[in-house]
Amino acid sequence: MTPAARAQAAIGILDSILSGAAAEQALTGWARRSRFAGSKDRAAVRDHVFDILRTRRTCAARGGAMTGRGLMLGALRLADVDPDTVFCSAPYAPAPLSEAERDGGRAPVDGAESLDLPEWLWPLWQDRLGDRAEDAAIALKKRAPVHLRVNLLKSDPDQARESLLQDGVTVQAHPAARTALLVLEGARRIRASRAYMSGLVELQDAASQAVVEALPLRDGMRVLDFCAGGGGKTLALAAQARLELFAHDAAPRRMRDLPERARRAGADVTILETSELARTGPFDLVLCDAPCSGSGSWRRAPEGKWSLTPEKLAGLCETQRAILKQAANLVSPGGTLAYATCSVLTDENAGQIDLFLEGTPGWRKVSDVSWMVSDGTDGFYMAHLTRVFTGT
Ligand SMILES: C[S@@+](CC[C@H](N)C(=O)[O-])C[C@H]1O[C@@H](n2cnc3c(N)ncnc32)[C@H](O)[C@@H]1O
Repeated sequence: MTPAARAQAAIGILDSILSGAAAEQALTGWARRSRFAGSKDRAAVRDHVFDILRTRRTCAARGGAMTGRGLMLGALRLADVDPDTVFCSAPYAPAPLSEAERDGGRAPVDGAESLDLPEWLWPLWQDRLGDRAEDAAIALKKRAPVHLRVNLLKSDPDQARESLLQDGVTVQAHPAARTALLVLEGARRIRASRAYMSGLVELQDAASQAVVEALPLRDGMRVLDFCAGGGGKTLALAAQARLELFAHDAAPRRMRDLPERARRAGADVTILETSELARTGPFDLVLCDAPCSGSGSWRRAPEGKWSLTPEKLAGLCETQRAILKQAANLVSPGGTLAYATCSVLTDENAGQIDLFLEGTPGWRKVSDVSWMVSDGTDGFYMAHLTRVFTGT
């Protein structure tokens, strides 16, 4: 595909997303209908779509319209590419610009628009993040770096780095966690690399790794990953110590790939249904990687930034409160309840912990820590709470 044909494909996909389609589904649907597109074409179209979603308001302002064409036009103007080289009469290219399109477009207004946040969120964002509000919003406009986790059950950082290098993937250690590697070159070769296929490394943001590394884990502990999802943190837990490890999720289908991923990683994990939790507990440590706005990971999933509403945020906070309450009942006396989100909003983080401690006697906070998206990882929060030993 020519660059212009890739742009036209991205315009169609953006139009579907603006009409309500999920980005991944719109991309997959296009790829299925476009057998002629090679892997480089698919990657380039995907990059267009996600780059534009991260900076949607700026692109719309520059391009003069919140449409696929407007967004692409704005993105080209933003990147200092002459739009007439893309919107032209070549086969499969977007149709040439109209006079109105040529004359349209403006600089984004300072504040929510130029920072690419929804208008309603910006005051709340400033209130919660204070002097870090602008840096965090700016960081979310850029592509996320690619991080790998070295699976200590099968490898060590030096061996993993060497193996990746042989397959054209260059990495360097990331300071957030001892297992974390930052990919410098060859990100598109990772999935075909021997290190990835044989389970020496997993794709995982460095802050997610740091969350697990900070847990007070010892050999022999019974540990429950209460919101396991695809199992990213479950597998990281398995590599930290010899644990009796359990995974649970309210939506069990989200864990469907976990048995195969665990096998590849050499990890031993027992999956629990909700009905099995009480009789299998209590656990020495329960990790709640709670569902959240994802505001710390909007670089990877920029759609979330535009679909969040005050009502959805309130609903998420309610779910988080319910999860903390439910998970707390599964922790043994003297044990640890670890609560984490990939959000940078205090409502979902320290605010939840304060509410929990106010309403639940017998618990105290041991520590809490935040990772900021402007510091080179996803934005994350984690608190460790302990159940005060009552002697009963
Ligand atoms: C942030 S994701 C977990 C990501 C996962 N830990 C990982 O590292 O890949 C949150 C998960 O919580 C699950 N969830 C939502 N409500 C829940 C509840 N009440 N109890 C347990 N899990 C819940 C969701 O299905 C979702 O998979």
